[in-house]
Amino acid sequence: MTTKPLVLTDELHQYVIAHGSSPDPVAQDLIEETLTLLPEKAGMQVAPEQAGFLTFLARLTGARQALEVGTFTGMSSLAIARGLAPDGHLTCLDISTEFTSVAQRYWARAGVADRIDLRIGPAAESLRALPDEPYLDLVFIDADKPGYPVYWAETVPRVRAGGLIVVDNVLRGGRVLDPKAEADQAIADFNEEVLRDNRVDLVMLPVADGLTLARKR
Ligand SMILES: C[S@@+](CC[C@H](N)C(=O)[O-])C[C@H]1O[C@@H](n2cnc3c(N)ncnc32)[C@H](O)[C@@H]1O
Repeated sequence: MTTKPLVLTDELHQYVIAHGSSPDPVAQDLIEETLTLLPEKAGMQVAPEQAGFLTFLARLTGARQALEVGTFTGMSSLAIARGLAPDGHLTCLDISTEFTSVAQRYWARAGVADRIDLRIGPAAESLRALPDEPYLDLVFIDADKPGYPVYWAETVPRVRAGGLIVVDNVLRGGRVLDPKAEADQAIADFNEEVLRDNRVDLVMLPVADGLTLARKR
């Protein structure tokens, strides 16, 4: 019995994707177009197994009201939108019209555009403009790393009891162990802060670059 995660070789990673998270043709085209249009930024996109996991979580929680902080070209939002209840709604926050114009095309192609509301601007401001009540079922945080504490602070009170917050890149490629860059230090500090937050129960999972799942008490 092994007690720590396997090191994922490329071959094993492909096996994981093939056995539960294979992108459909729309998501596959989105992966390829992002790589072609934005080769240096394509690594920001969630991995296929994370996309599969987000769809699964949206279904598992029966999410009707979801929020994403950091949309980029739309991989994670597409995944969340596809897992929403039929009358579900996803609010997407991003600062870039360039990136999200790609997302909008793929939402339309996947037939989920009518359930997504995109708000362009600094996420902290967009968050403060959201209803001031605990109405959210599912939140995915994946924008600029120094912004995470503010996104957390603005999000937690807006999540209903039993609702879920999913936070990406909490391992920073392992650099949280010895953070030198500002973004790595920000995440290391964030991880300590949320661990002490008694409004949530949480678990950190070594999925892709690390995911924290927090359930509001
Ligand atoms: C890691 S990417 C998101 C990837 C996306 N979840 C996906 O799966 O494709 C981070 C995104 O955060 C956005 N961003 C950066 N700073 C921001 C800010 N202050 N407010 C809102 N969005 C911001 C960037 O434009 C970028 O699209």
